[in-house]
Amino acid sequence: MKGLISGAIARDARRRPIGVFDSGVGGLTVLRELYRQLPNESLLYLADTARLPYGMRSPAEIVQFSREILSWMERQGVKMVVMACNTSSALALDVVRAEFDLPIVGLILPAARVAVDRGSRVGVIATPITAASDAYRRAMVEIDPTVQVWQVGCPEFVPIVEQGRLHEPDTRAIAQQYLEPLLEQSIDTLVYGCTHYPHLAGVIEPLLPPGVVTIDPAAHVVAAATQELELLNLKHLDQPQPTRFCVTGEADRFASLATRWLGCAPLVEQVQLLEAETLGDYLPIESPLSA
Ligand SMILES: N[C@@H](CCC(=O)O)C(=O)O
Repeated sequence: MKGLISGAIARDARRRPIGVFDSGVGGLTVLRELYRQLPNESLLYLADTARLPYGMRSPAEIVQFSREILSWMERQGVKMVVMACNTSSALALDVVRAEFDLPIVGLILPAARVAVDRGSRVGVIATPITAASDAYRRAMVEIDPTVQVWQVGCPEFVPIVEQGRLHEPDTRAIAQQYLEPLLEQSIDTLVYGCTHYPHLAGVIEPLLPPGVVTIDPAAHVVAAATQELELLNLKHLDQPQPTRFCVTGEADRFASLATRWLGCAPLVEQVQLLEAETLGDYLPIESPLSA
């Protein structure tokens, strides 16, 4: 009898969704890889659009946002959380891992492993706060002390992606300006250190000299998540539920932007991250992009 009950509990645990979060549409680059590598998993995607861009926040705010998101994910019954946001992975992963009883997978280490494997002069483009945290350089040097790493903060890229300005003429000039200090160092590898940036690959890649390899961490974070699911015996093997898309900002705005990358219009719910009783202490922070 006991065996039957624990078998049912394990089946139920495997059926639960994987929570995936980012500040906006950047995490869709990770979602796309989850569909490709883990087609049987049900997914819950949260975009904290009311508070983006994360890259201009303070480290303390990023930690607080991650805590709020993890608590909300826990209440939704997820079995694992994939941080589809480098900024949260760089600033908050260790804190939330210590505070929550959930497997949490971050982007930096899986991407750093691949970067040192592929190159010896590595450029990282990231949000200003991720670049300032030095998380990518520290992770790579720990694996291979001989690797050389240059990190550049690119404050304009997330607003460009979130406002759908990918093909405007100054986008190329802005990209060129961000890449210049890296190209001056003759990098052989470029890491997209923000999940929004692979959406700009069409602008960035033509600016790179031949031979420079680009690394999109999405494939590697999903490989790390797969390993963890297998280790914990949490991999789901039957049909998944449709993906649930949630945002903290305007649902319609996210839906129309996300359609471009998902190939169809998602059904998007607006959610409140905090429970009603804690809302009294909550000061919503306006996104500079919502004006
Ligand atoms: N997707 C982003 C967060 C971007 C932002 O809101 O600044 C990251 O990977 O860091």
